[in-house]
Amino acid sequence: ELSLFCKRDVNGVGVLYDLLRSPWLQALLKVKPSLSARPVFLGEQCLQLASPSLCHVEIVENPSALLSAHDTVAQKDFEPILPPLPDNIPENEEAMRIVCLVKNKQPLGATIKRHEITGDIVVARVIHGGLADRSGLLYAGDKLVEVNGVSVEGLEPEQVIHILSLSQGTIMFKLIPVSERPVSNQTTLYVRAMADYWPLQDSAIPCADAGLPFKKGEILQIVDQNDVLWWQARQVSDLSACAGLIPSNHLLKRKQREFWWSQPFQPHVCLKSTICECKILQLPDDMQIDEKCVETVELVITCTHCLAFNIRYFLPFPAGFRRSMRLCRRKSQNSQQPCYARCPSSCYSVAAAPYEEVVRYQRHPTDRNRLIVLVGPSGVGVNELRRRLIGMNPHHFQSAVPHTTRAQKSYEENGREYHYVSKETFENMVYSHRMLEHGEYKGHLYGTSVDAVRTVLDEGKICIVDLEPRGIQMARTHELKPYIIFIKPPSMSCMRQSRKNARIITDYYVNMKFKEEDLQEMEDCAKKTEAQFGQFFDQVIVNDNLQEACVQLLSAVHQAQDEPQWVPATWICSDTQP
Ligand SMILES: Nc1ncnc2c1ncn2[C@@H]1O[C@H](COP(=O)(O)OP(=O)(O)OP(=O)(O)O)[C@@H](O)[C@H]1O
Repeated sequence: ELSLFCKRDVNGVGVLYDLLRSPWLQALLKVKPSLSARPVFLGEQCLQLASPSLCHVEIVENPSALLSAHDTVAQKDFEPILPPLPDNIPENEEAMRIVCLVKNKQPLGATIKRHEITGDIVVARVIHGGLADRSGLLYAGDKLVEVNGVSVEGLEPEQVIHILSLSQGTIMFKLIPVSERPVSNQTTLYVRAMADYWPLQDSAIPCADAGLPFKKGEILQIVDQNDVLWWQARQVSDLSACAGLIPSNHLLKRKQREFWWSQPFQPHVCLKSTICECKILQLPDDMQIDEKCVETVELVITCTHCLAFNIRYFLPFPAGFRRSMRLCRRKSQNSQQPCYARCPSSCYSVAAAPYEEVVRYQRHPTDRNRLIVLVGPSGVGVNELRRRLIGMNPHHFQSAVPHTTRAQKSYEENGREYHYVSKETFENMVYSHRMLEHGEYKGHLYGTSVDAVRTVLDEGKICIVDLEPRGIQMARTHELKPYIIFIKPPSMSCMRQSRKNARIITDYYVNMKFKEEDLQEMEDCAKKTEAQFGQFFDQVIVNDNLQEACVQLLSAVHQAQDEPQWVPATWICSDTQP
């Protein structure tokens, strides 16, 4: 594990943090006093765990060693009292092993199956960190002969499970050990789940109770990938827990695809997304725009047919106008049902990997600041928060100056309102993936470039941009290492209160109060955005009280720069930079 981190040049603090929290270190620290106080016999023939709670096992191979060990141990009183070994063990049962496990509230942590060829009941897998694993006595491939004195020959796995469920106290297995124990040469891997998973709803999982449910965005520690279909993992937020089964990368991808294709009407709708021509919604003709005396504001139009296209308009409006423009278009938008209303939430992620490998990263003080990306439904207060944050310390926080192909006006300065470039230059920037977002308005192109963000970062400042969720993918690069903050609306009742006096368009144009439908739209949009892009959010801030949200934003921005965070491994491994 450590060598893995070293190779990735991960900051030592993160490694130390993980190391100190690792369950095996905690366990070692716990048993150390007992180990120094009493001898533990560890040998090929006899293995007796002195731990009062677990188990004991004798391999009936060398009776004298067995007796000697037994005598020594028998002088001590251990709790709970384990049952005596059966005395009718035939001499030829050399490879037979008897394992007693003391049942507690925890599950046994092993699964069994019927061998496809021999029909024997065998241990299918031992769950990492579970009772059986900690005992070190059960291995995948061990053949069960008896459970609590009952022969399992001819029984179905379910019947064996039934016997186990009825047993109280200790469970005694008689088994034939697997001839070759699996050698685990796995390194621990950390991944971000890019999809939700509910084992209880998965009929294919070998044992639903052993499954680990997870939600997109959660960080998982993968401890076992021996099985091509079912991996074992733990939530990084609870590393002391025993691992659970999760579908492997390959399997989860297959499941996503199957689910996607099984949705009624959905395949043709989504297939369209790869071929459809974006139908750009036009601004209402009667909108009067005075381009003077206002700062730049982005107007975002997402194609209602295909979410793959995201057109962003940059208009010389005061901040806050973005929303008004959207409201004006609402009629035409509502007439077309958006793609995400008809697609399963996994629609977007169907082509993406279900797990993203991540590592703990902490920015070095001499490194460039991480890009801060704000995402949120229209009207939630993204612009307001950004404006306030920059206003707190304009020397430290800054937006990126957009590019445009429109002509420079007399009162404008190149590089202040916009970078004025030719259409050819702009298009070259788009083709060479140097635009985070771009769009067209009244025949002119507008866009935010990576160069503009880089300029802010190179000055040692923190660059704050707000992007439509579709733009997140473009920004997620090794160079920018964006920290994505989702600005979420509070509940409807809270919004009714907090937005009582808020205006969705500035005084300059229309001063409109939030209507009930505006709030509802905000809530719906937030839900959809979270469902579709939640896996990318590093932080979620609920914007109820503006002041509090602003404080939270400031703290999140500092956390992003100064505290260890999980980031995609490709951002750190220089040889695989995207
Ligand atoms: N927590 C809040 N309490 C009260 N009013 C708020 C709060 N947050 C934002 N507002 C107000 O709501 C209005 C819309 O906010 P803002 O313009 O920042 O939204 P936005 O998310 O940028 O939306 P759009 O993208 O459509 O511009 C503004 O008048 C703003 O002052």
